Amino acid sequence: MTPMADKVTPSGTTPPSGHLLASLAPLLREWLPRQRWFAGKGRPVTGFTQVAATELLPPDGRLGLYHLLLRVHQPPALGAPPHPGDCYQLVIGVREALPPRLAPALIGHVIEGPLTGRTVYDALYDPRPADVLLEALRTQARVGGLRFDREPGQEIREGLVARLMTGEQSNSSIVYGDTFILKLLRRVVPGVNPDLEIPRALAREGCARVPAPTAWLRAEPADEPDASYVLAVLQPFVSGAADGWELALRELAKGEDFVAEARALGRATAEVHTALAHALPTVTLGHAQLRSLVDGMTERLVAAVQAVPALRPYERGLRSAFEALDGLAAEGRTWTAQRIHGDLHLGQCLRSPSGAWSLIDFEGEPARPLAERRLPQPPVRDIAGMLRSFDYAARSVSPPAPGWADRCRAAYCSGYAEAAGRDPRTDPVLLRAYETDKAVYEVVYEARHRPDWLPVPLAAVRRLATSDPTLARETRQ
Ligand SMILES: Nc1ncnc2c1ncn2[C@@H]1O[C@H](COP(=O)(O)OP(=O)(O)O)[C@@H](O)[C@H]1O
Ligand SMILES: O=P(O)(O)O[C@H]1O[C@H](CO)[C@@H](O[C@H]2O[C@H](CO)[C@@H](O)[C@H](O)[C@H]2O)[C@H](O)[C@H]1O
Repeated sequence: MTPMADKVTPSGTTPPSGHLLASLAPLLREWLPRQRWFAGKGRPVTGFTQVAATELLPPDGRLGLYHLLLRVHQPPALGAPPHPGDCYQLVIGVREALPPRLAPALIGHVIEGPLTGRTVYDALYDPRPADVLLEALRTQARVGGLRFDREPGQEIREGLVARLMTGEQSNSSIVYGDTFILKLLRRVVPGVNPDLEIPRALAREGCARVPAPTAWLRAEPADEPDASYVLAVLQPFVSGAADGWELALRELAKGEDFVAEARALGRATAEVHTALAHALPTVTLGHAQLRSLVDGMTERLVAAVQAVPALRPYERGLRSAFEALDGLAAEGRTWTAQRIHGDLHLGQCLRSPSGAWSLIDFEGEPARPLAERRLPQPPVRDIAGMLRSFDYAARSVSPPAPGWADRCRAAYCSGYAEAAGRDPRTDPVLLRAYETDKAVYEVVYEARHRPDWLPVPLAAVRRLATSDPTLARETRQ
């Protein structure tokens, strides 16, 4: 294995506050907003505060390496309250010059401060720094405020070759030799992160539908004595897997149905929900709790209408979906809530070459506060996410495939009912409210990240704003 490992453990000095920033700030101001994972797009970056900086390799050799947690200051989004700024995780490489293979990783050439004359880059693109991270996890290193931990009894083999995954992601992932995948969270908040908490709980429960975490990285910054940030999770890589989104598009392109896979996905979702209901606490939602969920949906709708004015004509109709749910609760209906996936869609489902489905990415909707993402929720929220995803797939081909989404949605609900013993379509008011909440989220997400996709959730908004809840039964086979 790389000799870098020897260098990781004794290093970890904290550069004086502001030392690195003097060199990096002018470059990061330009570079950060161009990153797919940067959540504050569309608002200028006005400054930075260093939350933690850890030297992994000193910059005096061929390669220097820093781990940074940086709070990025920006004016608040339209209608949002003032905010101290999001905290981002960066792993910064420092070289005299960047070899051509690392050109896509370039952050810039430093012209100020202590690193003047050096080239800085996103080190996750570089296999050598990626080795440093894996070796630190393997050896359970303590580096400054960084804590590299491994699940007891889990081994990490040496000599695995690292490659950064390319593609649309909210975070950044490195694959090691087709054996492990390390997901580095980009926007981080202190507290228990469901992307580690839930897969660990499922592993303890013996649920094989979710890859079990092998190791993870946390930060306990010296300046924030009570704060612990989950920064990265290492888990087994499902080699040769295709995600549900790719598979669905492939079948659509061939003019084929996706009904059998949709049914299998429904079963997989139900198995994960059943295991989670055993592994972590459940609660009963009466009118007061339901009211607070409905209030949350309504507040998100109001904020979404402000952020995306194209929603305004539908606001009244969308609200009616939430009011109908509140009405049922007022009549005395109760629901069981439990921990769920929180952002389930076809891209979060992996099919192994043997045909088995796994669910990944339990972080929840990245834009929601952590405390909210960890609350027990009605499991129908995940189901609504998947139903939306079949609709997305069918609308992403031209011309849209008539009936394709409806057949998948029905098969998914049937598969879920077979494994869970309850059919989500028997509660159409709840399902419509959650589908509406999801479609509103998607409108904001697309407006911020992929404006060309906005018509897809807007089409659902039009349908949901005008549909009678009982029509949700149309998805029944
Ligand atoms: N255990 C795994 N095995 C194989 N591929 C994986 C695994 N976990 C994630 N991936 C791949 O990495 C991609 C991004 O992972 P994900 O957890 O969804 O990150 P993000 O939150 O950044 O979107 C997935 O779409 C999938 O292609
Ligand atoms: O991948 P993430 O977990 O970060 O989720 C975010 O990005 C998703 C898109 O990549 C987004 O999902 C939406 O688009 C999908 C097709 O690309 C579709 O299958 C989903 O149904 C739709 O919600 C997701 O909402 C967002 O949180």
